[in-house]
Amino acid sequence: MAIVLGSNRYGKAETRLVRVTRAGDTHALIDLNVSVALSGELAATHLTGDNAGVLPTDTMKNTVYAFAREHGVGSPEEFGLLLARHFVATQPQVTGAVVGLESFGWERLGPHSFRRAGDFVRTATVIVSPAGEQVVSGLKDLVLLNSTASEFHGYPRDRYTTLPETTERILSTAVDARWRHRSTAADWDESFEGAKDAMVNAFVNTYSYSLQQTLFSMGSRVLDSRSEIAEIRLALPNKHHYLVDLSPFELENPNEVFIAGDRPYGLIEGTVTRDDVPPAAMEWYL
Ligand SMILES: O=c1[nH]c(=O)c2[nH]c(=O)[nH]c2[nH]1
Repeated sequence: MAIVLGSNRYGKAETRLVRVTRAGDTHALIDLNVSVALSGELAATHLTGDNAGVLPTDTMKNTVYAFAREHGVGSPEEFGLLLARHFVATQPQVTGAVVGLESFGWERLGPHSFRRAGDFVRTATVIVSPAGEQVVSGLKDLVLLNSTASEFHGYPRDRYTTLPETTERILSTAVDARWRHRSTAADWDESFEGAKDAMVNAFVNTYSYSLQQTLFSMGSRVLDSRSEIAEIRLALPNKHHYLVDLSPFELENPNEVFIAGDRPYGLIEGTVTRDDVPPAAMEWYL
């Protein structure tokens, strides 16, 4: 029996970068959380402490800030590609780079004033590896709610089942979605807005018999309307809303007063894909 080093990577996680672009009196703001993970011929440092191939994570952080100044930032996908390609191109022992980005939105209040837009976080993951390059866009924490047009019934019952069947309930979720692009060139901002709008429209317009059905509807609407997207993965927590029993107070509750549940929550996860795209060349659900 031998003990061997398995897969490994390392990098600087969560470098927070704010970039102000000053075009005269009108400023623009980009606010990112950037994580870099490099892999390659990095066994020596683990086995003997030989750091000859270990570009310091401190350097990765510095590169993020220096690139923001030298190249500007643009979309998260573009900035991620720039960084990932740089590390693989300039460090011979590095064969793979994953750059994960979270982009926080700011709404304009004036030429140089902004208000943090708190409703969702845009994400991007760029992977450069021996198998090729992959761009994954996404969003998380987009909270949606339909106050009707949702039913849940027809499920199996066993001795532990207490859930009443319903033809009228609240359906709410916090969308966590990631989608794989066919290519590494796209109008990333336009593509993101289109994918987000498609998901939201599908949520609004689907009469739902299960959150699973809504998930497939959201995913297929994205693929229907965005030819540049190959595949989408969704994780949808079911943010349960429980009807409050007001009968002790001799009050009816015709679906008006709810407890917003916190945990536990149902978690519905699924991939919606096309039957004519090649499978991803590398794992991207990182
Ligand atoms: O849309 C739903 N899907 C489920 O799988 C499920 N399970 C559950 O208890 N409530 C719900 N709702």
